[in-house]
Amino acid sequence: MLSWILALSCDDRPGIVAAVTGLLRDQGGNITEAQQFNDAHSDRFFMRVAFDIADGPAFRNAFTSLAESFTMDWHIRDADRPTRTLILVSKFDHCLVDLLYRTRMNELDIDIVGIISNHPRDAIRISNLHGAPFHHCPVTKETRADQEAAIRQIIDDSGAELIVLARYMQILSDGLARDLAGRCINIHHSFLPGFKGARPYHQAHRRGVKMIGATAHFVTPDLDEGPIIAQGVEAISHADTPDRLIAKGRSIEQRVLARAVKAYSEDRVFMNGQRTVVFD
Ligand SMILES: Nc1nc2c(c(=O)[nH]1)N[C@@H](CN(C=O)c1ccc(C(=O)N[C@@H](CCC(=O)O)C(=O)O)cc1)CN2
Repeated sequence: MLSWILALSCDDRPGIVAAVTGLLRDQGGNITEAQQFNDAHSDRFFMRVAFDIADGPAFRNAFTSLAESFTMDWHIRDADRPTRTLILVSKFDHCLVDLLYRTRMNELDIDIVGIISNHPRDAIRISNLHGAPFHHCPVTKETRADQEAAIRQIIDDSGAELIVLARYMQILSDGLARDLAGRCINIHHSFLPGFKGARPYHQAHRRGVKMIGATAHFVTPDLDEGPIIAQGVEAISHADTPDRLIAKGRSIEQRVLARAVKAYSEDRVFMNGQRTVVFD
């Protein structure tokens, strides 16, 4: 028996859970974990089922007609296959090094299929990328379209399923952001919706806040407006300079991004309009 994940969403109505679990039973499946949520606000139903079954592809075929009858958005994935992940980074490499380490320690079930930076390899002061190909994709306002074409080619060639902006400080065009909808996660170094845009720690210092934070969100054409997946905060004091806030912020960004990538790679994250559903 192999382990599989079924993730689905559809307009809510009676009988969805019974239909799904009934088919799993009829197909010889054994549920090992299940979560569901009905959002009364959007009237959308969300469900994640982990199950063991002898023939996953056969179940996928059998599930297709049921999914059509409920007009579901759904997918079934081999639970033991790591999520192919491409990481984009600019000058600050603390989130990249953290993702590499957590992956090496099997905390994250991802396969890092490439690293893209708009800065050259020697600007990334990480000696060991654990075999992940490095791609230098410099960009200026004049070359943004060509640079994004190169990024699209690397996404296609690497078979990346998830794109992570791990402190990548370039704004993706509306077209690229739209084409990566639901599979591109950014770590923003503030507790959104506060302090959007560049230099949020300086904004925080200027405002005199007593907490700072970080936000992992899906990337959309609207800067820092995408559906939020995970957030974290930490108390600060009047004595913290902007540089001290930047230093304190690094560990918050690392843990919040890792939490979002882990949840995504385990099919626990669902887009729900401008919001998300995230199953623990
Ligand atoms: N389409 C989107 N692209 C990106 C998003 C997003 O939400 N939607 N998030 C950013 C990350 N980010 C904050 O988290 C951010 C990055 C860059 C800037 C910015 O003003 N960049 C300037 C250039 C800065 C430089 O060259 O150092 C620019 O691109 O003109 C603001 C916020 C990643 N992309």
